[in-house]
Amino acid sequence: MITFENVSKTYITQKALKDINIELPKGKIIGIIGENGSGKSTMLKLIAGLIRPTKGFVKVNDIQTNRRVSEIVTYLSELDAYYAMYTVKQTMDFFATQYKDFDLEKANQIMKFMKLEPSQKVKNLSKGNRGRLKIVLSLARDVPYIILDEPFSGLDPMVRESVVKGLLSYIDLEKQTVIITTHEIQEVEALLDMIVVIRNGQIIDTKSVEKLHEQEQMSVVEWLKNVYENAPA
Ligand SMILES: Nc1ncnc2c1ncn2[C@@H]1O[C@H](COP(=O)(O)OP(=O)(O)OP(=O)(O)O)[C@@H](O)[C@H]1O
Repeated sequence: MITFENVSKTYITQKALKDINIELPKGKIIGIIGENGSGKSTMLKLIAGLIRPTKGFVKVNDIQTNRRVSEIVTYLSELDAYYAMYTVKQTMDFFATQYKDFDLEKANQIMKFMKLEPSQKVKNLSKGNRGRLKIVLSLARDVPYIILDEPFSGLDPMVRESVVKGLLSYIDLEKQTVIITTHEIQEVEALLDMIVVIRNGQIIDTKSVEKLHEQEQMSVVEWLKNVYENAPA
């Protein structure tokens, strides 16, 4: 379980998160949804231990997030941070040397599913294919927490839905929990168990997607419209 206890984060003068309290359960795929600048990436970076809260605590499996969580958390960043001169295969091999939980066989499977060419150099990959490589590298780690910041943003809308569905087969929800931010809500709706809505650094609502579909017979997009209409700006 991931816990935010009275968490605030201020970057110099910019308040990104304001007194957040939430528990994110294990074994679920949880979407953090919100407008640009609402604080989504900040939440993910705090979980991954890349930044520290200004106030409060973030805990992953009761471990306060700091460097140690890199062993149990994989983080797909919005940014590309790979060696341009490496090929796809060399990049995967390099990751295998950096993380003892990196499953090279699984990486190869996902790489094939993503239709990536192992001999292609990273610098020659299209933006979409760099996005695919990031997904390969994140999902190939055998860790309990997978944190994905905008993983589908560079993907062609035509393939996005099939990629999203295919990815499910590489996630083991018996052992893994996925936290994802995305603006492509419709495409990931089938994937999500729970939604957390964030606005201006505060959580304004949470919802079980199953309950939403079964009890309220509403899509996530319809529900979000209601949430935004009724929330203070
Ligand atoms: N390193 C930083 N230094 C200063 N301000 C920052 C920094 N990172 C984020 N911010 C600010 O904190 C706020 C929240 O940013 P964050 O990146 O968490 O939002 P987001 O919801 O992920 O946005 P987007 O959907 O555009 O990626 C924004 O106002 C942003 O400008």
